Amino acid sequence: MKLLEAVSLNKKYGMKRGWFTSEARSVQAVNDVSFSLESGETLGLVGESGCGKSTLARLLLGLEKPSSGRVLYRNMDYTDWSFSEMRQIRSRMQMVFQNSLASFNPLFTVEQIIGEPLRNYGERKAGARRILVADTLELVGLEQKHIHSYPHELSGGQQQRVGIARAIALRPELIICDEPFSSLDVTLRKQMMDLLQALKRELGLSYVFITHDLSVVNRFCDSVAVMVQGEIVEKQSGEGLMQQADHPYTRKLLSSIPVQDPRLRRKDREKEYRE
Ligand SMILES: Nc1ncnc2c1ncn2[C@@H]1O[C@H](COP(=O)(O)OP(=O)(O)OP(=O)(O)O)[C@@H](O)[C@H]1O
Repeated sequence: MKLLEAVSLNKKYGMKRGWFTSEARSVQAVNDVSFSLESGETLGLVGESGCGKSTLARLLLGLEKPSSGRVLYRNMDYTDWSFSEMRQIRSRMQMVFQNSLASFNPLFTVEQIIGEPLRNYGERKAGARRILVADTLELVGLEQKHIHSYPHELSGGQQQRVGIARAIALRPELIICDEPFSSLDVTLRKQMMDLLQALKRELGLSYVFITHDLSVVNRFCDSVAVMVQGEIVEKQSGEGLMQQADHPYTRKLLSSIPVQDPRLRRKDREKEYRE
């Protein structure tokens, strides 16, 4: 079953004349992007800074309208839906941000942050909300004592866990993660990826996982799409990409992944020297 579909999506931003530019310009942030995501699938979207990943995420979430093209959720075309019409699917489609702390209300406790989407989408009884928040906290591996903490009192890893908890509070079907762990160190990043995998199994989630780091996605994603200047230039399985990347940009990305095994590292250096 197709959960999400993008059909020939385009997004062009007009840039007005400024102090340092004499002509009005436009930027084609997303260029003829098409893909579909099956229920239960994890799609990685990889590309360097400025290639249009976050713009594509905003189009998929209905936070911005495309210049042309369509977006469909379970075959429902929501491209032209208003903000209030989007409520029908917003509870099923949630987002985890790169910097969760910046997306939290600093005056809210963890309980209020995780409880906010529940309150907005219909769980009016405070008691029932408290139980759901406690369950969700446990699912993301946070202790119950953190329920009354404020975001600034938590570590970076704990803040990202609260961000994930907020995203899963409504038990959505799809989560769009925009560089969710790029500010964390390698060990924490690994723990978070494991957490997302466990949640996928437990809650039957699907993910669109946006990153600039190809090494993050090759084990985690069922398929990986590589974006260059707004366009998807290559899409295949994570493993397929590691073995046989077709596009030169993907090969460049792959060559920048550090090789752990020293024998393979030496082989790589020898190959580079011969070339
Ligand atoms: N609101 C906007 N108005 C004008 N141009 C924009 C706007 N949002 C994004 N852009 C431009 O669109 C292009 C793609 O930006 P986007 O933020 O989607 O890239 P990205 O791949 O997510 O980058 P990063 O990884 O650095 O966040 C960039 O050239 C950016 O300057």
